[in-house]
Amino acid sequence: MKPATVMNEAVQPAAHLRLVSDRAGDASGINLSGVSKTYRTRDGDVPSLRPLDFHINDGEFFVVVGPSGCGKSTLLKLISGLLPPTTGEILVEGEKVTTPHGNVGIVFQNALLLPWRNILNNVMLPIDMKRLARDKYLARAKELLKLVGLEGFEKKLPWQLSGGMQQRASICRALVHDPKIMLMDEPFGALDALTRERMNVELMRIQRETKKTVLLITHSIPEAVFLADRVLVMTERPGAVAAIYDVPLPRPRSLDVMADPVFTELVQRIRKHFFSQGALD
Ligand SMILES: Nc1ncnc2c1ncn2[C@@H]1O[C@H](COP(=O)(O)OP(=O)(O)OP(=O)(O)O)[C@@H](O)[C@H]1O
Repeated sequence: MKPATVMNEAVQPAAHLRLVSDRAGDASGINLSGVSKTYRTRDGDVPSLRPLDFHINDGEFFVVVGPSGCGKSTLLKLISGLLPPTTGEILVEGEKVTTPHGNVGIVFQNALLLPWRNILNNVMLPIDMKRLARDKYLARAKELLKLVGLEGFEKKLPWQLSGGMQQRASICRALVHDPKIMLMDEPFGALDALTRERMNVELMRIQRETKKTVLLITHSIPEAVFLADRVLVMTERPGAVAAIYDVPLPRPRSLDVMADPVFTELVQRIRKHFFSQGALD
């Protein structure tokens, strides 16, 4: 087992905020080896990610934080197969990612629900697009809506729901085809602070109940520490792994955990990575 990369010696974590090792070679979860990305544009090359090597365990809640433009969304697009890497290899559940695949569900910052489809039919969208048997998935869609507290809203149109409710529906849409992995790009960035906290608690519950592997991107360090089993801190563009922190806080977690000294110390520790790069959240 090799230690995670630490780019910045000045921010070595304290002993109990240990860097945890990768589990490269494990066929379950997500494995990246030597994965980099350079966008080729008419104005020249834009190196966005330096070679990345890390492993996300099956069932893990893995959160990525990093400065704006460091390549976080690019990383997510590579893992989902929407973009090819320039170098390296990504394995999802032991399978090399070469094209968009059914192993992931994606949640974006905005719910992106289709305004003319009711909530149930928005959740069913991936099933319709993949031309899967509707009747096989309808019960699951309703079950998911119940899980996120949207029972009774199936026939409503998106505009009849609050932003937080719409985002919950988009989480159901990402889960309806039962992917092993949920990729979330700033999923609550557009919500007010109180709703965002509630959604974080809710998301942890959903992850516990569905046992999904989650890779979530956020600009908020407290949100990252609150949610994660491990937090990956990225450097400025082209993004590299600055450090990976274990979050040794027991689960289930409530918002009270934010007053725990382990929580505050870890937030401070991670924030130090960004002191020289400007504010992050
Ligand atoms: N299609 C593209 N063509 C050229 N450059 C791109 C393209 N997409 C992204 N980039 C560049 O790659 C870098 C990383 O972009 P990316 O969106 O992955 O960063 P990010 O960390 O998600 O940013 P933010 O936190 O602001 O959302 C940026 O400099 C961006 O301008």
